[in-house]
Amino acid sequence: MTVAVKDIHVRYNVASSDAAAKMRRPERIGRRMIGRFPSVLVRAVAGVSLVARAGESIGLVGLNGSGKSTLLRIIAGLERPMRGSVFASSTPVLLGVNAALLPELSGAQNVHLGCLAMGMSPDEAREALPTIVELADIGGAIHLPMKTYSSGMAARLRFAIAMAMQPHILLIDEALSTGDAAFKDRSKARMDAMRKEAGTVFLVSHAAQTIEEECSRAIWLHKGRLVIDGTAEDVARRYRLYAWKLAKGQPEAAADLLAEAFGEGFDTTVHLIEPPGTGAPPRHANGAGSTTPELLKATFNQRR
Ligand SMILES: Nc1ncnc2c1ncn2[C@@H]1O[C@H](COP(=O)(O)OP(=O)(O)OP(=O)(O)O)[C@@H](O)[C@H]1O
Repeated sequence: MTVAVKDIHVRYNVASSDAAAKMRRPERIGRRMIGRFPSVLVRAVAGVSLVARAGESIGLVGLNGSGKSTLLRIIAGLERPMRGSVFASSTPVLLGVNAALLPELSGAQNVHLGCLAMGMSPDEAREALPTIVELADIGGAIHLPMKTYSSGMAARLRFAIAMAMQPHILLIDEALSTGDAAFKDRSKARMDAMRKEAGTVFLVSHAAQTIEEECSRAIWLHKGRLVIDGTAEDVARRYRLYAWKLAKGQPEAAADLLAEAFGEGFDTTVHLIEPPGTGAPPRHANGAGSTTPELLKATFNQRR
């Protein structure tokens, strides 16, 4: 097993102009004076548990705002959950559309920075450059500022930088969606090779077809809850039909499909077994965000 996610909850308090508008004027003014603006509670992830195994490619689908990106950030250890734990067998690498590259710098300079940010030494970063440039395959553009890149060129470079770390757990947040057909083939081949070497890929996509083509398993999230965890084919088929009903203006039919999927899903319970003699907390235990990426043993049950 490569990743165990145990009962994750994430909530955000978000300032709301609507909540402000519904308040009486004196209260609104009072709150503004003390800098406490009216807010609403958003449940981004509500009690998600899952276990990922070596060799799996797991798609995450769901409507906008269903919690897919938040869950990936939690698995990557970039954010702390309010409750719950994540355990990983090695450091997950998150490849997102917003990966922090600097638009004024050239592609090559960004490769260097990206490698350093992922923990390579300056020498290792210099050594990695030719391999990254070859995988990105963007020709002479590697010496031009990144602000001049098309979204597909930037996606190629980000993917190549992430793969340079030879991750065993790769988290991809829509970052490949802008690539052309050749890039999609190349990136799929690299991800397949990675999975064969006992790696795991998580892939967020709005396109059910991408999930079917690229993943062996899929998870549907809705308002932060896990609706169903199953084969990519089954989950993509159900989600596609649901989204189609919504798009056709048939919310009742869509709600029935959602309820049916909730009803047929499995409940995953993760039990964590502390290895003897290790007092140190694992990587994301209880959201502690410590930096040792060791795995605690986890067992899991799935109940209807
Ligand atoms: N940093 C944040 N601060 C406040 N609210 C947030 C933050 N990040 C996410 N949210 C809220 O959490 C919920 C889940 O967002 P998230 O980005 O995880 O969804 P998503 O499924 O990835 O959406 P999309 O498909 O649109 O990318 C949304 O309601 C969003 O508004």
